[in-house]
Amino acid sequence: MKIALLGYGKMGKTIENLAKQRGHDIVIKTNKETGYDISIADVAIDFSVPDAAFNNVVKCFKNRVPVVSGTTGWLDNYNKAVSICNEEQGAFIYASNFSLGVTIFFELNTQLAKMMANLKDYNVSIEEVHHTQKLDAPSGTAITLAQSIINEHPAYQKWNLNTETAHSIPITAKRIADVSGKHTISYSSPTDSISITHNANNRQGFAQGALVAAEWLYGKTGVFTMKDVLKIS
Ligand SMILES: NC(=O)c1ccc[n+]([C@@H]2O[C@H](COP(=O)([O-])OP(=O)(O)OC[C@H]3O[C@@H](n4cnc5c(N)ncnc54)[C@H](O)[C@@H]3O)[C@@H](O)[C@H]2O)c1
Ligand SMILES: O=C(O)C1=N[C@H](C(=O)O)CCC1
Repeated sequence: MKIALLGYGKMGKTIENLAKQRGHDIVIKTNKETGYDISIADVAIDFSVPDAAFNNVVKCFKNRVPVVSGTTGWLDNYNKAVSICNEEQGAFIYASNFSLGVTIFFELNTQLAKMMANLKDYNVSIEEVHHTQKLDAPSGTAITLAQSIINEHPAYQKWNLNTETAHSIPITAKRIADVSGKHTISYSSPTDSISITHNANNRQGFAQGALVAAEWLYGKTGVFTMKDVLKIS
């Protein structure tokens, strides 16, 4: 496939290397909103910055270029992007975390929240740890995890960053040099605790998942998730 990399930072470069190994051509790599013709690409992969992602994906929809976006911190505009994608008959996959392991971890989190829903002695909390260059907090992954718990567990209605309030899931965000991404969900009672953790050893897993998604999306129309790509029901 001819791939456009919208965002050529840490992730763009990791995806470039892996894409070439998988036999793809990189026809655009950019750190800007303008100055290229997106229509020459078969598929676009956006790992840019929160302020740029919406415009980047909309440009792809309007040019009928399927687009995979992993940029976090712009989800206030996600529903608007979905509407434009559907109007323009575009193709779109967004994931706060493209790692195949995290896609499974998201399912474990949902199942665990269901099992804990009636156990009133346990309080849930989320911790995320990332490298010090990360622009957004909490991570997109932590927000996805929190939202799934809120959907399944009647005791929780919202999440809070670094503070504890009633009916809220406390998320702690830590920034430590060179950490690719670590997420832990803990349920603690006065007598014991249960935790599940996903740790990204490097950025390869995010790049692999984004490329698997891009390969799957090519030739399709519509809005999909990684559950569709990996056939998780
Ligand atoms: N979903 C996932 O699996 C996943 C994994 C890793 C990172 N991320 C997210 O992806 C994003 C990028 O991460 P990164 O580590 O590569 O960051 P980075 O800062 O290394 O790279 C982002 C790049 O985007 C460029 N950019 C700025 N404006 C742009 C525009 N208008 N169009 C295109 N590019 C533009 C910047 O110059 C920079 O080079 C972040 O939001 C991060 O949270 C998601
Ligand atoms: O490095 C980052 O930035 C990451 N961002 C995503 C998030 O916010 O959840 C995924 C993990 C890496």
